[in-house]
Amino acid sequence: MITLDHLTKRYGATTAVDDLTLQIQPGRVTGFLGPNGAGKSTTMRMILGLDRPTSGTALIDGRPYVALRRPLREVGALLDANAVHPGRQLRTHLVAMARSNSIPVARVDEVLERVGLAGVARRRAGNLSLGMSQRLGIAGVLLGDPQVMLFDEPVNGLDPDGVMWIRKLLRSLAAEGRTVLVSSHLMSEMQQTADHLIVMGRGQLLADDSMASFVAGHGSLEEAYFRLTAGSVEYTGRSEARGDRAGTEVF
Ligand SMILES: Nc1ncnc2c1ncn2[C@@H]1O[C@H](COP(=O)(O)OP(=O)(O)OP(=O)(O)O)[C@@H](O)[C@H]1O
Repeated sequence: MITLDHLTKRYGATTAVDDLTLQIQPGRVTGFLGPNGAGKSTTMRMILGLDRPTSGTALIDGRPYVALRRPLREVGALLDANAVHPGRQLRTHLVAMARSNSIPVARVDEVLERVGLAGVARRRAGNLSLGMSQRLGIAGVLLGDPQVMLFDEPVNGLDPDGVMWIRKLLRSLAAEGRTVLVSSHLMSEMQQTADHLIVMGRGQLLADDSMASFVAGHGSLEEAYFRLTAGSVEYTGRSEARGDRAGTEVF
């Protein structure tokens, strides 16, 4: 379980995450939604100890990330699929990750198989398609067999087969009792994947609700989402849109 308690992050005058208090429960896929700049990535980065909260706490099964001795065994994360040295072979990259967390090297071949990259294990990371890079990132998430998993836009660049594959993977990981948090801007995909939703807008919590309850009374998740976030969109292509917050950019 992930527990956020009054979690806040400010960058100068920008409040990226504003007093977020919630729990992300195991055993279900929790979709993490919000317009560009809503604070989703910043929240994930604080959960993973990559950003320090201005105030409040983010705990993984009761402990901050920095207190985890072998973090890959407790929490896996896919934040940026391209954050791998381009000259490294896939297998070498995963072996280094495994060694750093006392994970048996045999596990590397298991996860390469599971994500469909066993046949290209010796290829260099710089020579991968975006979809293959996403799969490599997912292999890294699975490597330590953690109970908590975070995925930031995992379907980016995946073809339709890949999209369906990740939908099934996320659902099976949740069915195994894991905590699965996944951000995406693809509403129809999210509607088919997530059981529960957390929606942010301008750093604040807008909704923490089951998919069924969130969508009830609307035609679709997309419709319910647009209705909720209409006042929270920071970046828009419509010239008549107006920002009502200092520092808001409109173009
Ligand atoms: N390192 C930083 N320095 C200054 N401002 C930042 C930094 N990181 C994020 N921000 C600001 O914090 C706010 C939240 O950004 P964040 O990337 O968390 O949003 P997001 O919901 O993940 O957006 P997206 O959907 O576009 O990925 C934005 O206004 C962003 O410009």
